[in-house]
Amino acid sequence: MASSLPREVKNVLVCGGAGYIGSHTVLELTRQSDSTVYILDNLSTGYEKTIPKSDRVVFINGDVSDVDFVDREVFSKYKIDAVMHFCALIVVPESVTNPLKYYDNNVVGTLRLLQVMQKHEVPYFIFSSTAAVFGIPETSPIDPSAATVPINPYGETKLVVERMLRWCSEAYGLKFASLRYFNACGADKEINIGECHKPESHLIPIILQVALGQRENVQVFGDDYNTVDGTCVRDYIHVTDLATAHIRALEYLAKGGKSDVFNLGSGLGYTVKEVVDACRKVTGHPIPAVVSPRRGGDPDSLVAGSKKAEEVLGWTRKYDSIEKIVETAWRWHKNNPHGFDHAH
Ligand SMILES: NC(=O)c1ccc[n+]([C@@H]2O[C@H](COP(=O)([O-])OP(=O)(O)OC[C@H]3O[C@@H](n4cnc5c(N)ncnc54)[C@H](O)[C@@H]3O)[C@@H](O)[C@H]2O)c1
Ligand SMILES: O=c1ccn([C@@H]2O[C@H](COP(=O)(O)OP(=O)(O)O[C@H]3O[C@H](CO)[C@H](O)[C@H](O)[C@H]3O)[C@@H](O)[C@H]2O)c(=O)[nH]1
Repeated sequence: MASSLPREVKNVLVCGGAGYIGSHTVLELTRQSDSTVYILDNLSTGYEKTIPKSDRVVFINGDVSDVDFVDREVFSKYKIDAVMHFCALIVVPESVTNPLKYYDNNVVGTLRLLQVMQKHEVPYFIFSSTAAVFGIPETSPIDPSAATVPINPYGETKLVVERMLRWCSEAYGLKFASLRYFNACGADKEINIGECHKPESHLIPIILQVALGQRENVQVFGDDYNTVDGTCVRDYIHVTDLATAHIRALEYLAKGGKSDVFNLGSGLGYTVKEVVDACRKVTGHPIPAVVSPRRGGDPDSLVAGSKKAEEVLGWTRKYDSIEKIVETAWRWHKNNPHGFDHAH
């Protein structure tokens, strides 16, 4: 298909491109652009099986924080025009018990990557940020300009990078977009890639594991929140729509747009119980749910105000209902009940 990216963006480096959101973005880059895609990933939580077999996709197995390796094997070898950076450790409770591990990978790793990029004068950087930068928000939907007060080290590491990017932009002219995803979910509707975190902590895959007979029930963490049915409200956004937002953001920067932060969500909030119901409908399985104590650090409600991304980036979503999103996730989980372990 004709590229939506300006012609000068020939080579895009996707760091963390073997992970869940990164692999879907690699796929969309092969579909929606003519660029060559370089993937840098240490496979710590990603899977080589996600990487498309294509002349336009090159995989480099390595760590973003290994400056010499990244300089030699990536930026000196290929003329990279833009970087999309998905690498991170993402388990919130682990970040609370081991914050230095998170600062090391998420902050120091990104700093090292930016240093090599600066040396090679790479102009564009798209960063995977998160709704966790907001902590417990005071407004809903959350505007990107809302106060950022993270309540765990994971969110804090992402905010540190967002701030670092602002200063790099002022000092070195780096053009960046920080994309704050809300709850990423779903799977590509055609290709055999999907969500496979180990251990899995995310709601939708856990519910679908019940439908697969791998768990007896889903625990609903708390039903005394200040929401319609007492369970937490989240904004579930399809991973392919997130992937497309990265391409829109790069297009925007390459056409002269100014560095900025954007929220990416659907603008719709669903309670945990509503998500369980949607999964029951899609799978036809009764999916027993057991109310359990609250999980630490869960805000009542997180719903994205994504107008800015729509208006400034021209971002549109293909998936507008939780059922449609769950259908894509269910297709992946049914075909790959053990994730990538036995996937072809
Ligand atoms: N999954 C969500 O709901 C969600 C929500 C908001 C933000 N995010 C952010 O999106 C990004 C991707 O998340 P995901 O769910 O795809 O996670 P993931 O674990 O599937 O992907 C991360 C990828 O980065 C790689 N990686 C990690 N550290 C690395 C390093 N030092 N060097 C090289 N490769 C490294 C991993 O091997 C993996 O392939 C993360 O930055 C995360 O913080 C995710
Ligand atoms: O077994 C479970 C798992 C989750 N939940 C609930 O379901 C909701 C969604 O939980 P997830 O763990 O799927 O997602 P989070 O909202 O906690 O976090 C996700 O979105 C955040 C941004 O909002 C961060 O970026 C984070 O990395 C990403 O995992 C929460 O209310 C959680 O308490 C349950 O009730 N039972």
